[in-house]
Amino acid sequence: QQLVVKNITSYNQQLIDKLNKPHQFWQTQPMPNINEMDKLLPGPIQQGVLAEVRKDPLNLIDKFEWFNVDLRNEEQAQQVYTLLKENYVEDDDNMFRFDYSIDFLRWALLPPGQYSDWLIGVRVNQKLVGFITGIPVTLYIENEQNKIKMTEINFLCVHKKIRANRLAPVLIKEITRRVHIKNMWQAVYTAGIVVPTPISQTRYYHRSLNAKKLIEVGFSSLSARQTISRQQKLYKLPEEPKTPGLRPMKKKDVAQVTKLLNDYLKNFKLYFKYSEEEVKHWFLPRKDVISTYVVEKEQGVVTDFLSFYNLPSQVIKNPKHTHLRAAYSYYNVATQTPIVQLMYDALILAKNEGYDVFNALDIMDNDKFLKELMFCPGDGQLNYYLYNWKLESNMLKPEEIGIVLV
Ligand SMILES: CNCCCN(C)c1ncc(F)c(N2CC(C(=O)NCc3cnc4ccccn34)C2)n1
Repeated sequence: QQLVVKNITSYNQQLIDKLNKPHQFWQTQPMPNINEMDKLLPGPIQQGVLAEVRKDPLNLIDKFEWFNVDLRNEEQAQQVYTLLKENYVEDDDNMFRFDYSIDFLRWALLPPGQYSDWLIGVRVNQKLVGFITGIPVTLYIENEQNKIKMTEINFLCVHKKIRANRLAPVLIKEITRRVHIKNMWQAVYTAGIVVPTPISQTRYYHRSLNAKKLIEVGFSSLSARQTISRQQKLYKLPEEPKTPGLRPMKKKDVAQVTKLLNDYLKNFKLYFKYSEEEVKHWFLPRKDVISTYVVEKEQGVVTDFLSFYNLPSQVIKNPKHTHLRAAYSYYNVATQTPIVQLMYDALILAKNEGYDVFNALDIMDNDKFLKELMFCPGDGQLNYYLYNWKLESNMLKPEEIGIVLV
């Protein structure tokens, strides 16, 4: 009886704290907040001092221990996969949960130049209960001059059974410390939730590829006048892509794809510059992870390319389906082929690869094809964040964003 009362009291107290001081942790971080927005000068909010960075890991509560995850090790990769599969991001109605595969995680988290202590796990009795990751990136912010080496943060996850232990802020502080030790002072990340303070608020759009399944899993719903067969006709696609010379990317295309990509991305206010090594890693096709197709004209000239990544969602409770197969638009560069035609071919290719839905954010030039190709706006908002950096402009429009985080 006593214990129950104690737990309810502490839980209620946490709710009261949340209401009184929302984002308690984020108010302590170098992020622009609404009222001081105009006082801050563009650039770093806090100047980092390398000599002052704590050399040892932050303290953890009893029985919890830090653990550098080696994703190349099958057993450790399995532990990360299972933690995310069971405890990572869900939609608001808890109908779907991301099911990132091991091959996908190795693609996303083992890029060129990765640091072995930036894949951070927390274990209790050898069981993984917490995770957070960083990868090194060079981000261009608002112009060619602001070329900042920083970290891209992702996969923050705490096991459902040990939430409200304030472990997430400790994971964030620890990876911040390990980034500071490398003399890097900024970070970029995205999240479906709003915490202080987004630099851009983007929206997901969805293009149905398998209307019947989307209705069966509850991703789409039928209004009174709609029927499944009418939906299937509406979203029907040709068997084969239209663009002549469209084919899967190969190693020999790396130099041309690198040029096309870097020239395209400099149009935006937030973008990465890719070496050929990085293009090999991020764009060469990997089965069930990343698909990239190039348009090759005469004499082997590549004029366009499209790419999408595979991120299935577990359908949490459904008698008929265990997974929703979703393709997510990655980077698409159209210099000769009309962007609408290139993306129409992307839909056909994704449908033929077995996807149920094709997702895209309203970033880059995506709004040029979203409506025409019958994408529908989703309920999912994706917020972009920059840690310890004040922009010249308070917010960026989605079409000014040139980076996709998986
Ligand atoms: C760096 N990491 C950010 C990317 C993680 N990504 C892909 C993500 N972050 C927040 C979202 F809001 C979101 N959405 C895709 C849209 C969608 O499909 N919504 C229905 C749905 C199906 N499955 C799931 C699983 C979780 C959440 C919503 N789900 C909304 N995607």
